[in-house]
Amino acid sequence: MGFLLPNGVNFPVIGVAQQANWCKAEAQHLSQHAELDSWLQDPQSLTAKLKQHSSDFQVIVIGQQPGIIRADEATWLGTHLTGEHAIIREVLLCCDGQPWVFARSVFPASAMDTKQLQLGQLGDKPLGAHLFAQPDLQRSAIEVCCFADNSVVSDLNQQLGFARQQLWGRRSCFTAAQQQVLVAEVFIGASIPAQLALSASSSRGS
Ligand SMILES: C=C(O[C@@H]1C=C(C(=O)O)C=C[C@H]1O)C(=O)O
Repeated sequence: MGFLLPNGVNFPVIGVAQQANWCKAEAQHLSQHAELDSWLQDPQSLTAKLKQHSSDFQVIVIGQQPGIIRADEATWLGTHLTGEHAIIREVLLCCDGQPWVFARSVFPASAMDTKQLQLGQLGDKPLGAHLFAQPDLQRSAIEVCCFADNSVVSDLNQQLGFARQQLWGRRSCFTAAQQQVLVAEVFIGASIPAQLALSASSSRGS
């Protein structure tokens, strides 16, 4: 039995207005927790990693359609796209029926027509399976962001039945077949990084 998306989770989860402070994940202490840092900085496919941590991996698509991209996203995909429509895909990645990751991927509409990437046929197949199969795949440096417990991502976490808490995410830009796909992944719910973040913030009393 997989995870069922509760009513009230509307697309897009992240709008153009929400604040998010993404910063480069240099080799520094990010979250003050070594294991959480290693999840944030792991260059392998997150799909592949989650499959290693579960016997039943599932992608639940919250939505994939044209939408207005954020200015901080347009800095990766081209500032001419600021305020313009691009394709937005938001999903939950679930392990053994529990949500582990909220992911928001953004790419220009032109990427939908690129046959090598088949982004229009993704459905509930993981984007990573398509990207990491590309022979010319390149990945940018990873950025990280700590979402406050009053962020829309923490709202989502609570809607999914988990704590209102600080959550950590990572973001990188994939380039393949002359197209760019910006992928942001926030560790939520039952994920090891979310549990580590919860225990760290409760031990700080914050
Ligand atoms: C980029 C990857 O693809 C994963 C799958 C996603 C999807 O299906 O939308 C989104 C984010 C990723 O965690 C990956 O596996 O690393």
